[in-house]
Amino acid sequence: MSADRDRLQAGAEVLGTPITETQADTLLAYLALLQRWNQVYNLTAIRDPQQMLVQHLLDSLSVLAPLDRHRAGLGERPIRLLDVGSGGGLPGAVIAVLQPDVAVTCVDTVGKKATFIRQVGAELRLPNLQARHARVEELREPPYDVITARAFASLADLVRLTRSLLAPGACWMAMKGQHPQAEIDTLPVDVSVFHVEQLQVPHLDAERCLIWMRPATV
Ligand SMILES: C[S@@+](CC[C@H](N)C(=O)[O-])C[C@H]1O[C@@H](n2cnc3c(N)ncnc32)[C@H](O)[C@@H]1O
Repeated sequence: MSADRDRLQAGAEVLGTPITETQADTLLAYLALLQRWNQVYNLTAIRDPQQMLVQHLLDSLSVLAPLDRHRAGLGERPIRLLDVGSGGGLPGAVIAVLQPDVAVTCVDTVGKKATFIRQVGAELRLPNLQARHARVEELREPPYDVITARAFASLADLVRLTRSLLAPGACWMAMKGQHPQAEIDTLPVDVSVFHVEQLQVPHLDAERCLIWMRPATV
C-alpha cells in the first residue's frame, strides 16, 4: 500500500498536482473499490492493479493541473462539472477527491455504473460526487461550467449530445489519445477549439492530449 502511495504521489508531483498522503490513500481506496466491484460488474477491462494505477489514476490525475489553470481564470469560484460516459468514475471520481469545491456529476447509461459512483461517494465521504443513470442527451438539469469526457465519443458527438448542458461561458475538456485532427476537422463551425494541451502521463507509453472547446462567438 505504501509503495503504491509513493508511486501515486511521485506521479502526481510530476503532473504538477502534488497530493497529500491522505488524498493518495483516498484515491487508492477508490481503486480498491473499483477492483472489488469489477469482480462482479464489468466496470473496466484493465484488471492489473499497477496498470489500473497508471492507466486510470495517473491518467485521470493528468487533467487536474490544466483544470486548476482554467479555474484560476474563473476566479477560483466553485464550479459544476459533468463527466459524460463516466463508467467507473474516470476522470470524475478522481476530480471529486482532489477538488472538493468542484461539484462533480458522473453520468452513464449503465445503471450499475451509476450505482458504483454513488457507493464511491458514500464510502469515501465525497458530498461533491453525484451520479446520474441516464443518456446524457436526455439529462434536464442546471447547466455545467465544464463538461469532460474520457473514451466516450468523437468530439463532434460529445458536442452534439451535451451542448444544451453548457452554462454561459462554459467549455468542454475532452481527454484524447493522439492529437485528434480528423475529429477536430468535423466539428461544427460554431464550436471553437481554444486550446490543445499535450499531456505526459508518468509510466504510460502512449500519447495523451486535452482538447478544450467552447461555443464560438459569431
Ligand atoms: C469506454 S467507456 C469510458 C468510461 C470512462 N470514462 C473511462 O475512461 O474509463 C464509455 C462509457 O460511456 C457510456 N455511454 C455511452 N453512451 C452514453 C450516453 N449517451 N450517455 C451517457 N453515457 C454513455 C457507456 O455506458 C460507457 O460506460
